[in-house]
Amino acid sequence: MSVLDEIVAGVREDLAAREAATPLAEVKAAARDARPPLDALAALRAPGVGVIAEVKRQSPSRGALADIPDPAVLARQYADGGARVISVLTERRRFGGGQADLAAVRAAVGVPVLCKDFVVTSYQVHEARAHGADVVLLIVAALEQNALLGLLERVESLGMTALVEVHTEAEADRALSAGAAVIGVNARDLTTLQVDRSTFERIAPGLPSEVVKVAESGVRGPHDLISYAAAGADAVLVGEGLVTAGDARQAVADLVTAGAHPATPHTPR
Ligand SMILES: O=C(O)c1ccccc1NCC(=O)[C@H](O)[C@H](O)COP(=O)(O)O
Repeated sequence: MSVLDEIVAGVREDLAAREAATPLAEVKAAARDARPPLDALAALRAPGVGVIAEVKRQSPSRGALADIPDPAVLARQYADGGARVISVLTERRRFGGGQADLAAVRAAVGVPVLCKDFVVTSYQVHEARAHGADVVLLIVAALEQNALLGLLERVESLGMTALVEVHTEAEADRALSAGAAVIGVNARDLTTLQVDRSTFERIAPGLPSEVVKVAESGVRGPHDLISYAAAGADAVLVGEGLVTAGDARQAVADLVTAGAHPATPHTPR
């Protein structure tokens, strides 16, 4: 069983328990009552290379990364540093997150918030909205095409933005044919968990200019953002490099500064 399959199996088990405790109708009602979503697409389309800063406690590849007793505190530091979007890893078993983290971050900051999870059912989309998400991650490798289409439509019907994650050219084609407006190329191979930043350089040039391109994983400092910018990134998604920084606000601010004037400007394709 691949790491992704293992994670998704755990997510489905956890989901069954949550669905038993809180029926879909209740979650839908909470989603309807939640504060309207913020326009993440506009935030990501602003000039310069945006920073999506991630609340990440642990991961399958690295184990424990950071003790984050209050994700709201960290999220405020990210927002103060100039993050355009805050990503919250809500998967419980392998990443140590939860929907409560999402709600805490949503209440603490005024920038869009991304629910970063392994979303396989529309229940999770409503749940993310109910907890204040403005953006929802959809991982192409975890979804059949019909499921991807259905979930993308559901995310957009609730006024949110989908960040559609790909690892290969074939997955990028599937994301485009589903109508994704924001595509994340994740440099972390889901089989080996190795990070290869050249994955973005390989896939991004094949994406249309109007698609927002997010480079995910492997940013350890401004130099990595600058390389991704040169390869056409509109935004970078950064977890480990920020949660392990001594000063999270400053670490984000350094990336934001690099993203405002990347040394090698990227030309639209
Ligand atoms: O981080 C992992 O080990 C991981 C393993 C399996 C699936 C997903 C995984 N990470 C999720 C992410 O996409 C990253 O948290 C995100 O891109 C930030 O990456 P990084 O800056 O390298 O922490």
